[in-house]
Amino acid sequence: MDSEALVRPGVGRVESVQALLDAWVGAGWLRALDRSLACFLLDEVDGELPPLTMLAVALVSHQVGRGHVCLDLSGLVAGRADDVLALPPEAAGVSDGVPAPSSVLAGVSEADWQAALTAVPSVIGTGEGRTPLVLAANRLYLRRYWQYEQTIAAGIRSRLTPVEDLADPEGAAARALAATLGTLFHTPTDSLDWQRLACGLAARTLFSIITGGPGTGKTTTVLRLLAALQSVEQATTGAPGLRIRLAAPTGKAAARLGDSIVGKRDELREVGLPGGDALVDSLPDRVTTLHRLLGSRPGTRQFRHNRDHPLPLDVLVIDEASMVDVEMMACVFDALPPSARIILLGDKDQLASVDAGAVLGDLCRRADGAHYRADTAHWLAAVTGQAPGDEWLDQQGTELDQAVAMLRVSHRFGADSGIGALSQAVNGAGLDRGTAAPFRDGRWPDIAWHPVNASSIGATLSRHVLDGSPSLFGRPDTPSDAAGGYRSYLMRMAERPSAGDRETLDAWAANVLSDFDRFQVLCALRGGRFGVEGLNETIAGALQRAGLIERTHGWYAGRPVLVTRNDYNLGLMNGDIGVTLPVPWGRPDSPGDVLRVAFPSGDSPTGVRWVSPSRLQSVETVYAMTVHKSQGSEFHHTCLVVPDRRNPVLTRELLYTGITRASRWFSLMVPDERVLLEATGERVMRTSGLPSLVHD
Ligand SMILES: Nc1ncnc2c1ncn2[C@@H]1O[C@H](COP(=O)(O)OP(=O)(O)OP(=O)(O)O)[C@@H](O)[C@H]1O
Repeated sequence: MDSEALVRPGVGRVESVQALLDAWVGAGWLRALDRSLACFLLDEVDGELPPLTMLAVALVSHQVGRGHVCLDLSGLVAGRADDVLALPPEAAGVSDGVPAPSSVLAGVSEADWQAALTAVPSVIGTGEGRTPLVLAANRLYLRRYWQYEQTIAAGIRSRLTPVEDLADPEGAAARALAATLGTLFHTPTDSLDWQRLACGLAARTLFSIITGGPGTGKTTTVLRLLAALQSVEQATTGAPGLRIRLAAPTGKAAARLGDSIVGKRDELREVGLPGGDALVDSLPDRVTTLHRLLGSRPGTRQFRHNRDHPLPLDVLVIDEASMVDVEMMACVFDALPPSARIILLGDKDQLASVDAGAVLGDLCRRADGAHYRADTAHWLAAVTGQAPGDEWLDQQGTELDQAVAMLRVSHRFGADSGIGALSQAVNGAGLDRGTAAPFRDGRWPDIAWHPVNASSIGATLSRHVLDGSPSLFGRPDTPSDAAGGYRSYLMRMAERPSAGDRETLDAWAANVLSDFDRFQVLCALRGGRFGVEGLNETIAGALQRAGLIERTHGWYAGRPVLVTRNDYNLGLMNGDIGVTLPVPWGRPDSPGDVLRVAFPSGDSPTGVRWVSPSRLQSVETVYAMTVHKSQGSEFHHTCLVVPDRRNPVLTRELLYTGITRASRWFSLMVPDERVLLEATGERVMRTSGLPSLVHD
């Protein structure tokens, strides 16, 4: 089929599109779902759909399946269609006789698209209404996704006007804010403290974002911000009575924030805040998942909390916001009371959410340059004592720019940190052979670079996963087993205490879980030798040969598992990790050990909960996990296995996210250095209308 058949009237045109979609689905280029949607809409209008419109329906569905929120029509002209649609997909490759989109669409102009997409107003509308699709400028949406963006944009825009009580720097509320920030921060007047500035910015409007790389102090800052907000509340109402909730997209991320918050709350007690212990006590010490916060209802996309039944809170903080997809973010805004404040925390440079959208990235596109206006800068100087320099000022700055703070100093990775240097290099200009050399040649004490090939990866990884190859790291001050590996949690498992009471076993399991958390192999892909499946097999084999586990398949003592789907009955969330352990809880008729999976649990006083393997429906072995799944987690030692050939998922964001999961040691298995270097130049671009909706 050619473009003539798409845009010129003629017999059999729609049938040609159907044949084309059949061919694309048959070749594995599109999902059957994409074709079905187009055919369904064709039936709905009794076949009266222009062929180009029918094709567009299948393509927008395809794009949503790839994480885009909409189809950008301007990308389909000028021969760019193959790149924009990623067709043929690298995994499927070119198929004989299956035409590429660029050849099919060669003669189709933007005007042709516009004409076709406005021809059937019952199918494609331009805004509110009931049409299944929406055309906004040159973006085509499935209505659901258009609505998500509208809900988010409206929720943000309605919260960007500075809070009235704080507008006058001399007012009681602003003075209380200034006094608390003065107690919390002791910044020398000649240096700019981005954390202090972030507290001021985020207090000023009901919507704000605090973004920054690993260890830049996002959690530290938000806790201080919450203390400052409570002190303002106290100054205006007489009590620190704000109802504050902390949430994160996964159980793992929620648990991590929870651990961090508890220590930081105690630090605040030492500071001598104006409101004393009562003010610290008013800050939350528990973190929930977004699903639990909103009240998920099994079997439906709807939550218990929505605009008709809003969340009972005044302030909501969402950590790891880069993982939140456009649908979940829309549900959050839908359930937020109009007067409630929302603060997003996250690293804008990390991988976007698994499902469609890149909400945090979209909202932070201008964060590097700050773009604060003079009125913002004056207010900040008066209330926080921090005046952003001229390089951060821009009179054209948008309302949203005034609500975004970026923390720019890492307190975790100092100048001597290879992990910090590597993540910055990958995230900045990318790597070439020259700039990669210091990391490859062992000049950084916390980085080990293993050149491997298809035949040596098995042996190298098998050695590495036992103890983490401490001799390859050049840190003089670390004990020899510090780099860690999977041996340590399995040895701990083998040392089960003889006392069989529940408390002792829980404490033992908690130690096994925390040892398991120290080391993690990450990879980019699922299938193949360099993907989760192949690596899990290699690693399990190595552990079995070392006598650390008895079997490599089925359920066995020591098997670590990752939950891959939320299970509300069991209270387990996608991303939760447990370890299978032998416990002496056999029934009277068959005494002895049975296997139970121990999961970390914030709800249990011992921090552990046990689940029978037979109840776990959606789990997989997790010696290796994808970088996507590792978001929101952090490990002492992370080992990233790079695939041996290029793949669209291998991007700068993926590498950056993988590297920054490591807090002390990072090792890299590199089968082909060119693949790694090229990946640092590949960016994830997700099409969405959110930036223009919130910045205009
Ligand atoms: N201004 C500061 N001065 C010194 N140390 C700091 C400062 N801010 C934060 N830290 C320390 O840096 C470490 C990281 O801080 P924090 O956990 O707040 O960062 P984060 O950005 O939330 O980290 P993550 O990447 O884990 O999300 C902590 O040990 C914290 O105590």
